Amino acid sequence: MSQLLEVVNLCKHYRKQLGLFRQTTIQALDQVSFSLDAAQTLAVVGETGSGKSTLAKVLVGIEQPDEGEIRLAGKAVTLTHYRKYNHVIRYMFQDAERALNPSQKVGSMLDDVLRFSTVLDETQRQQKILQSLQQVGLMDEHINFYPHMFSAGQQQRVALARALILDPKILILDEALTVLDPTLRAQIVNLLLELQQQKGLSYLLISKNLRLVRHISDHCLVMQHGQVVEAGATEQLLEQPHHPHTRKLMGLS
Ligand SMILES: Nc1ncnc2c1ncn2[C@@H]1O[C@H](COP(=O)(O)OP(=O)(O)OP(=O)(O)O)[C@@H](O)[C@H]1O
Repeated sequence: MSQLLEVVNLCKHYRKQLGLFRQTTIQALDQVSFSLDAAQTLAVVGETGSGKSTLAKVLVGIEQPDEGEIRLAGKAVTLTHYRKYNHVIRYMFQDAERALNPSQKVGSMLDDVLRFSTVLDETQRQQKILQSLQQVGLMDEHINFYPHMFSAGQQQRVALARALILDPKILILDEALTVLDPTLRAQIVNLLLELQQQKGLSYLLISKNLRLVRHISDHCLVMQHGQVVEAGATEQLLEQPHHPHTRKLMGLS
């Protein structure tokens, strides 16, 4: 049986201007391969600039890869059917406060997602919006709130509702929990784990917080200079790190 997500030899480079006439090439992703099963969490760790966010952007279609293949349930995906595939993989951004439009009420924000990506009528969309708010522990009346009326933890819940409203199979959490204090982070982590159990969601967790990685991920990829330098079951990888870069991230060298 095929895995939910398979990534094969993904490559992505950027050109960076050096002064007026010189350019350099940055290989942000270099032959990256991995797979992710349903209801599993894969952590991606690595120092700044190792390619983690580029990987996330390529997976959700914000950036296009130079080479390689992304397969969902065995089928190769291309950006030409992005609308169809943006239901399956959703991205939760680093900073919920900045990711939410300050001048738009939550209900209208969620409605935009549904209007862009589904054929639901107004009543169905309204129902779906209320359902999404409830599933992240928010109330019906929050539909009329602006982002600044929420606490940091509630803003994270709104961002989560927006990410989940299309019933994705995979959610990418790109340092999404970093800005929260430990108590709020624990609440959101518990909510994510509950949702994973209830809905069989898979997470791709991009994080520098190795305690969090150990707590919630099943498998782990370690990236350096766009390459996967070590991969394996999280517990084992963090117990017995082999690659010098993994050891450095763990503060062991
Ligand atoms: N739009 C871009 N144009 C040029 N270079 C880019 C662009 N986006 C990323 N890069 C470069 O690609 C490399 C990988 O960046 P990326 O943001 O994926 O790393 P990261 O591991 O997510 O870092 P961080 O932990 O700081 O978020 C870096 O060298 C970065 O400078």
